[in-house]
Amino acid sequence: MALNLADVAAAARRRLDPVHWDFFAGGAGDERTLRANEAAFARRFLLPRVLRATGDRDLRTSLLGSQVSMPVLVAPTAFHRLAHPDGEVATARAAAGAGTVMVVSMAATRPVERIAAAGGTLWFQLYPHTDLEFTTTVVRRAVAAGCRALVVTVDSPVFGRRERDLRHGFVDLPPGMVCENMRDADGRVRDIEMNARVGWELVAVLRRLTTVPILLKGVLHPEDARLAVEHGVDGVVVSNHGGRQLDGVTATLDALPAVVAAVGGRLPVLVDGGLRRGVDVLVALALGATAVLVGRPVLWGLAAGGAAGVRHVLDLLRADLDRALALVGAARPGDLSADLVTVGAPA
Ligand SMILES: Cc1cc2nc3c(=O)[nH]c(=O)nc-3n(C[C@H](O)[C@H](O)[C@H](O)COP(=O)(O)O)c2cc1C
Ligand SMILES: O=C(O)C(=O)c1ccccc1
Repeated sequence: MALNLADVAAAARRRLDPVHWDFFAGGAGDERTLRANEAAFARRFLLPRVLRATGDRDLRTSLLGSQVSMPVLVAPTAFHRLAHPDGEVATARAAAGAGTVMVVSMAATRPVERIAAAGGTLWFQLYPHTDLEFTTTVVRRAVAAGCRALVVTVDSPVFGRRERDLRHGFVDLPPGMVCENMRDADGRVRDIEMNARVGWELVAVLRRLTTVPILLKGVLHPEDARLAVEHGVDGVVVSNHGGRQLDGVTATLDALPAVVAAVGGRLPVLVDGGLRRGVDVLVALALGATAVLVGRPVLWGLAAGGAAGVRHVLDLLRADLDRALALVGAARPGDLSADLVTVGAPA
């Protein structure tokens, strides 16, 4: 049995086609940012409080109208059928069982209606396409299927350069797999488009399309966090796309405090990138995140054991976070504060 997420990753690696392992595991350029995300957590140490009589911990969190059993969500990741034949349906079943939100990628390989049939709370991730009519079709479909928020990825005006994929010549899904939610009004499957022409007017455009909460994913600069508040978005996700877009971008944990300060409590601030332990979740929450998302660990669980594998990953993180909370003297995520975190040399 896998004792931690590194064990799950090792099991996934044994099962996956090396080309697909590299697609999931890899990052842009020299992968400095990919490594920096995890390294940033390794530099943080804790200064626990004692005799806090926490009793049983309560990990429940409310996020933009969605209730979660813990502040750990499933990040949107492409192509789950490369990891397991059930694809996103298995991931959704696990997220539902664990009582958390799955953010369905626009590049999902199962139809959002079938993913929704798994029963849990879904949010939908959107790459803002230049074709507004197409964007409208996709958003309406996702919301009709039951998705409760829109997570708009804003760190991808162009595709990052992923050299592992270039070396393998991995460019497209195998025959029989498509991005099922990329169908236009005529039923044709469109390609995912990266849009370098879109600006802040996007927020108002999306607001007119839907009433569900809108989050911007990929905010790192505090000035953009301020602009996000000004434009009336409902939440931001501090993310560098798991180091897959611009190599050399700061670790997300290092960007988090300034974004939290800029937002000043006006919106929930989520963060993803490099979280592999409950303590990592605790550190992110202590530095001001409302919740975190995990990307690759979910894919490793899916490859290693389908829905049960993903569930195991989420359960490991929950147990680990619960224990860490008790050991720093916090009864609930809201009791955490930045004074519990110090910076030191990585162990
Ligand atoms: C294989 C893979 C595919 C991804 N696909 C998407 C995507 O379709 N849309 C998106 O907004 N982010 C995508 N991401 C980024 C994740 O949402 C998330 O930001 C990142 O994986 C978090 O870092 P972690 O993997 O270290 O947890 C992808 C990441 C990976 C690893
Ligand atoms: O966003 C990604 O990281 C990603 O890998 C991807 C791949 C194909 C389509 C959309 C996203």
